[in-house]
Amino acid sequence: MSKNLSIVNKDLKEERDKINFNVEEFTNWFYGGAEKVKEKKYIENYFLSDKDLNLELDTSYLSYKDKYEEAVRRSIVVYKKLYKLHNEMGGTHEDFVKIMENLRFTMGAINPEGNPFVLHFSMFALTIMNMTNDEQKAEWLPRIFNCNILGTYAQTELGHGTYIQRLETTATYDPKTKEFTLNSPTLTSYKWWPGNLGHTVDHAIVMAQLYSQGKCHGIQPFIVQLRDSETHKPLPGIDIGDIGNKVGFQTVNNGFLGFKNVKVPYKNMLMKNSKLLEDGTFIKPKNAKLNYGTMVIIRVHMIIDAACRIAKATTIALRYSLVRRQSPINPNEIEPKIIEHITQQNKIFPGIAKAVVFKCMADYLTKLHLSITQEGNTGNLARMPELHALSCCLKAVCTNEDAKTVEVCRLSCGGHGFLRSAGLDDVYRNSTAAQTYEGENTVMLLQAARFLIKSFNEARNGGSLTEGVKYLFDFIGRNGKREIFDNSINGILRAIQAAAAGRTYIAWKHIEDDKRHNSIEVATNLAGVHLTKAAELHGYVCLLQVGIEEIEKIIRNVSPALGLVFKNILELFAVDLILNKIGDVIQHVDISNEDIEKLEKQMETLFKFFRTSAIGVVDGFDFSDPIIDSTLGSYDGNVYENLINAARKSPLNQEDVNRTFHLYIKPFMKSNL
Ligand SMILES: CC/C=C\C/C=C\C/C=C\C/C=C\C/C=C\C/C=C\CCCCC(=O)SCCNC(=O)CCNC(=O)[C@H](O)C(C)(C)COP(=O)(O)OP(=O)(O)OC[C@H]1O[C@@H](n2cnc3c(N)ncnc32)[C@H](O)[C@@H]1OP(=O)(O)O
Ligand SMILES: Cc1cc2nc3c(=O)[nH]c(=O)nc-3n(C[C@H](O)[C@H](O)[C@H](O)COP(=O)(O)OP(=O)(O)OC[C@H]3O[C@@H](n4cnc5c(N)ncnc54)[C@H](O)[C@@H]3O)c2cc1C
Repeated sequence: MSKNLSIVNKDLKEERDKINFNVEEFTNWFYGGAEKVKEKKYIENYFLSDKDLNLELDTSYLSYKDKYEEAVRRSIVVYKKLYKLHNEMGGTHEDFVKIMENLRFTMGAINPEGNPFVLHFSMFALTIMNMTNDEQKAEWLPRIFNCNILGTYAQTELGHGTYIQRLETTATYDPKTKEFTLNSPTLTSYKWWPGNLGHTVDHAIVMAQLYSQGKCHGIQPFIVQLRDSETHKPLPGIDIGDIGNKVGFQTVNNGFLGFKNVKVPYKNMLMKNSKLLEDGTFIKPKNAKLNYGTMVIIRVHMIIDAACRIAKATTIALRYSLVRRQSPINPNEIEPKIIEHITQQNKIFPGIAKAVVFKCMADYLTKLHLSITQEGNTGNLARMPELHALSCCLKAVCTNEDAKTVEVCRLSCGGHGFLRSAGLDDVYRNSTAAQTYEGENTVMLLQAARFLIKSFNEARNGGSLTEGVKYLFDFIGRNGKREIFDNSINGILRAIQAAAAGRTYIAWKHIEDDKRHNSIEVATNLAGVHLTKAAELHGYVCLLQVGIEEIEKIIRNVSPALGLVFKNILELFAVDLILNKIGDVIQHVDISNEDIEKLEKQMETLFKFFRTSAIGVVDGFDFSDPIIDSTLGSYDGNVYENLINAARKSPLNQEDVNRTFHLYIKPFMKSNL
């Protein structure tokens, strides 16, 4: 997609003239190569240039119902084009995934408040791809790919989202009729939240407690038709609708769903993992948690989403900070660009570094997921718990950081940041939603902490540890002595590792002490705050460790000028991290006041260097104007023109006197009270 052709603001142009590395080279890294960037630009342009989308219409001013209807209309325009492009590209599965990946942000520009089909193209399709036997794949996948049926993933209920073992929807098998009967025995058993469920889809993967031969066999996935294929009316026994207005995701069409004696054929239980014989005999899977597989995949995907949201928010905040002038630093000088205020750099530069490090982590975790899935396909499930713990931990740490950083970016834009046209509100709403969906973040951290405590016990007993937690051995080996701090990047990593291990030890000790008077479960609950802190620190260890490894590789493969920028980014991430976690570090590391002052000075030096590269890096994220969709963050930096133009489009400004004046205001003013 070409940049905006209007004249670039002179302050922004002056900044770009000073960039001392090749921005395109950075972009090629961010998207995985020049070919991928070309593909991305082509796909973006292919969709966004379509006049039928009517992107001129600002949907934020529409009613709830109109927003949904427009989102459905636009999505259909997109998906029709998607299939056309897919055929043109050759029609392979890889082509499809390629388009889907590139569509992720394009779709955000088309439907800023969410996509009413996202669950069909993610959790629904992925569950059918990964949890079915061959016959089921043959039956369902063509219909899903052709969109002859549309589906969602219905797991969460009114009463339970986190503790899925206690979901209440029942699926009772009758070997005589070879059918399951689905029921929602209580109000709290109603499905609640599934995206696209309210009025869009006609099928769902329903997670329900399987009853057979008089026994409950735990939650299992079923594919269930909800609406008639012709009329779209709910089928008999199905009570379904939209859950109403939310903080965000307004056009995702999250829904509710109740069942009353709904019959589902035998072949509709997904049978790759657990199996039910036709006579009703249940055969356990190798690992009961295999049914949680789709959640793991999405958690892995959520890291790159967090990186991209931060990249988008920092692009807006930085471009604005390079054209906005306010408050002279020296009283007699002209007002500087607000980026010259060091506090502004402190708000934005670490965020840019996070986007880069999270992207490194997303690449690492995607590869790890692939390799562990391949092992799983050969029957080796040994590394599933490690992947589960890591994906939970990073999903939580990255989306928490994401929401925090996006909010700081909004604040860094002052009053204008509060305008919808600044483009930060939808990013923030999506960030904060991600803190809850696919596992509430505290709960995710506690899952990771379980793995840490297990590993800590293993380390104490001289057992073996997976690579990512080997630092626990160092802590145990120090035998109560503190890690000595050294001010290098690896020194910072060791300090964060010592803090994570130390906090794990505190949590472990807390549990051990409490176990004397309580059950292990109660003792673990009492240690909860320490456990979440330990898991969070562990997440930062992983990010820094992977950041160091990946960025060292990158530096070896890029030009020296870009290499210096990456080195600067890595140090920014590391120093910002240790300064933010200094309380935890002090507890477990021999670090002096002078060391801390040195780190603070180092941060200032890093800011100074990054000051000239920052605009190149955010331009290198390569968000085109329609995707940035921001009056403050457009490529040309003409923020004041953009702001007034956006304000003029307010529906209230389409007439010079609003009817409320004659109806209410004037009579009120004339009434003398
Ligand atoms: C046509 C289209 C074609 C193609 C499409 C192609 C490409 C698309 C690709 C990608 C799409 C990408 C992105 C889409 C992005 C976004 C999607 C948009 C919106 C998403 C909407 C969000 C949807 C949801 O929210 S769905 C609901 C999610 N719900 C949750 O997350 C619930 C959270 N709770 C839990 O996960 C579990 O309850 C729990 C893990 C917390 C606890 O489980 P349980 O009670 O059973 O366990 P415990 O008894 O406590 O035991 C814990 C032990 O179990 C181990 N464990 C748990 N889970 C796993 C696992 N998954 N694997 C391995 N082991 C696991 C754990 O380790 C403990 O072990 P221990 O030894 O006992 O300690
Ligand atoms: C925007 C959005 C989209 C969603 N899309 C879908 C979807 O498509 N399909 C679907 O099935 N679901 C979906 N969900 C549901 C989502 O997955 C759940 O809301 C989420 O897993 C949290 O569960 P909960 O709502 O039951 O929260 P709760 O578990 O009730 O959490 C409430 C509080 O209790 C705390 N808590 C709960 N358990 C523990 C514990 N063991 N230890 C410590 N603290 C605990 C939590 O930390 C939290 O502070 C969506 C949710 C949202 C917000």
